[in-house]
Amino acid sequence: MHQFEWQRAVIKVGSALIAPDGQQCSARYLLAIARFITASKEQGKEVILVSSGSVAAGRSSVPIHHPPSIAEKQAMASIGQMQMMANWSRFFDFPCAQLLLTYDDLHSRTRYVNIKNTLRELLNHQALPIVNENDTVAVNELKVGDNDNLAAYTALIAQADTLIICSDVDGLYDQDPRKNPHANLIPEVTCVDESIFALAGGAGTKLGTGGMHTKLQAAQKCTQSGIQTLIVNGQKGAVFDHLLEGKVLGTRFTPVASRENARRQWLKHTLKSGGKIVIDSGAKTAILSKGASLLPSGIVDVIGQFNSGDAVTIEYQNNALAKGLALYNSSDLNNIKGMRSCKIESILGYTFGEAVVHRDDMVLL
Ligand SMILES: Nc1ncnc2c1ncn2[C@@H]1O[C@H](COP(=O)(O)OP(=O)(O)O)[C@@H](O)[C@H]1O
Ligand SMILES: N[C@@H](CCC(=O)OP(=O)(O)O)C(=O)O
Repeated sequence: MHQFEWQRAVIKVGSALIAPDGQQCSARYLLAIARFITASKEQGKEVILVSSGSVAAGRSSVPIHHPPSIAEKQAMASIGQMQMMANWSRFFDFPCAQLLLTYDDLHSRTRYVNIKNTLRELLNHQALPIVNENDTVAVNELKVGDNDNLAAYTALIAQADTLIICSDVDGLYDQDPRKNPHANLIPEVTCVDESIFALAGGAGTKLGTGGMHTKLQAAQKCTQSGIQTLIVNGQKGAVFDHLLEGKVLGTRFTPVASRENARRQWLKHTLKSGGKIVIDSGAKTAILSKGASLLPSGIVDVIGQFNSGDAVTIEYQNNALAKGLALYNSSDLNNIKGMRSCKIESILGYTFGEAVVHRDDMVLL
């Protein structure tokens, strides 16, 4: 069996674990997951939770005898979200932070940058970010629609190395195990292709959304970006004891590219540069020799018009040295170029911290 190693994980917990039988929130399955999160954090690892269950948890507070309308589901979600957060919070001594996201938020550059910065800051402060879809504002085409894909997007934004999907089934089987009791568990998948998608059926219960299909979509997105993905049974405490010992009881999807390489390729080749930042020799040394972020004090000139979150080329004397994601738009950068970082807030009225291009978002050319 492969030794399971990780440093920053997104853990996705499905509705059937939060509110088993659709009956309010329960600690039944969450205790083992919470213990795993606490033990992992004590080992210096970083965890982001993506928790479903707001609709399932709020269901009993909106009693109806017909299939719920969208508005009724949204009412359930807004009641259940509070209960779900309170349910998680009581397991931890560190703060829990709520992030409610929609598809729009993930695809708007400025919001994407804000989500990323917030996650980074929460992890720096030892808090546990708990993400869910903002069900009350998003319908149909505005939604990610399922938390498996939302968890994959979160893993990409957070630059996690691992996605752990906790469901009510032991992993990926060669057929839906609810329909065929002779189905076999697949312990390892090296490529999520059509033949793997062909094995997936829909949700197992009326609480779940997407079933195995959306879990495979999540695994495909992540493994292509170098993020290993696990599907495990969150109803079995032993799964988490084994994970702490580096053993996976479930299905492991191995990355098809190294994380570094996938990100480098994406930054270097996929993202079009929106402009240029010209730097001085001090900044050049800091970036090339010290692995530093780019600070405003090292900027001599800003060329072109770009938004916060756009890719930019970092140049020294007409040589492109690096490419990275700008935290500030070009007009704000023009106002803070050459300044010390402590001046950013007083000049712009806001700050994302001392860097203008963070080292994590930079690739040397
Ligand atoms: N090939 C398969 N292997 C495992 N489970 C499958 C497969 N096809 C469909 N499923 C179903 O997917 C369900 C898990 O998805 P879902 O109900 O959406 O749960 P969750 O709330 O954890 O997201 C399982 O209970 C199982 O019935
Ligand atoms: N955002 C929804 C969850 C949607 C969803 O994907 O649920 P699940 O398949 O149980 O992970 C909720 O909180 O009820």
